[in-house]
Amino acid sequence: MSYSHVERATVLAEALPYIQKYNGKTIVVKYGGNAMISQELRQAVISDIILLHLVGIRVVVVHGGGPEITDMLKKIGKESRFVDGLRYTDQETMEIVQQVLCGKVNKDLVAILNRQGGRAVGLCGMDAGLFQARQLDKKYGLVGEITRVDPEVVVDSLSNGYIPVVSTVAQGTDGANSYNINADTAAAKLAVALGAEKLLLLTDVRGLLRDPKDGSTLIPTVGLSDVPGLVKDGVIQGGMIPKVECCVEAVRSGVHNAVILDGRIPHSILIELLSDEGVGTMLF
Ligand SMILES: Nc1ncnc2c1ncn2[C@@H]1O[C@H](COP(=O)(O)OP(=O)(O)O)[C@@H](O)[C@H]1O
Ligand SMILES: CC(=O)N[C@@H](CCC(=O)OP(=O)(O)O)C(=O)O
Repeated sequence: MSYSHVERATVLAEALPYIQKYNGKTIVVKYGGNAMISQELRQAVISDIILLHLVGIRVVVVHGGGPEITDMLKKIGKESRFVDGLRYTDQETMEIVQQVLCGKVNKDLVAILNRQGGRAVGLCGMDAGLFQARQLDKKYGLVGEITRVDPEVVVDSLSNGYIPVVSTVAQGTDGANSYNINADTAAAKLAVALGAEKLLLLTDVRGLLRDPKDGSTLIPTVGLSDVPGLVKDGVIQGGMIPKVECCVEAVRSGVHNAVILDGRIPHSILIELLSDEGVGTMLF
């Protein structure tokens, strides 16, 4: 598909009011799943993040890495087990989670951002008490429930012109040193603590679908009061339940809106933030 000069200029001009709207505001991007594994999509996400940073948006990246943890566990002969969508985390699994999230995935993202001209700094939830947690429930092992967020290290990084890239291993405040936290949950908590304008959750579906098997049934906007009915009707189910719950909690606690976005669409972040066209499902 080729575009005329006028069409290209129109798209660029369309971005101006959005750049003005979000300039100086904080946007938290949760990045995980398929969009992180494919090299091409990763490239598009990274360049979007750098562009947002360069136009004066305070962008914070919170990353997942579930598939990478599962792969590493497989390499040491350990099968992954999920309870209510959360990884059952024994001591050995916790060590792998920490190595993969704080070591491999975090540093790879920082390196790619910096190679493309960004100024990224990698943090984990244990740095400067960013995420503090206690055991959520024995049935999940070393999965944490965040009890406190101290966002100062993230705020300082933003103020110094860095792009903070955060992995979701939390500091334990009870028996354990560290806890495994679901990345959507951690991103929502951080968005609230930062007083973020928006929370973007990148995933591997178009957004919330009326029929999960039919990508053309996207629900573009959902008000908080619509959520109980959508759960009751079985529209919000499976992996979408915790995701929507995170968005609801974030919006209830002051984040203006949360968007579940398709990370498989190249540049979905830019389309969502800087154009008249919304993609994904916005909860407000
Ligand atoms: N109504 C729905 N619309 C879209 N996806 C749904 C819906 N209900 C359940 N799902 C499931 O939720 C999944 C997304 O949640 P999850 O796998 O936890 O995402 P991620 O790994 O990106 O955090 C989708 O891949 C889909 O299988
Ligand atoms: C408790 C729990 O389940 N933690 C997740 C943390 C990573 C994550 O959430 O990654 P994605 O966003 O890519 O799924 C896990 O161990 O897989």
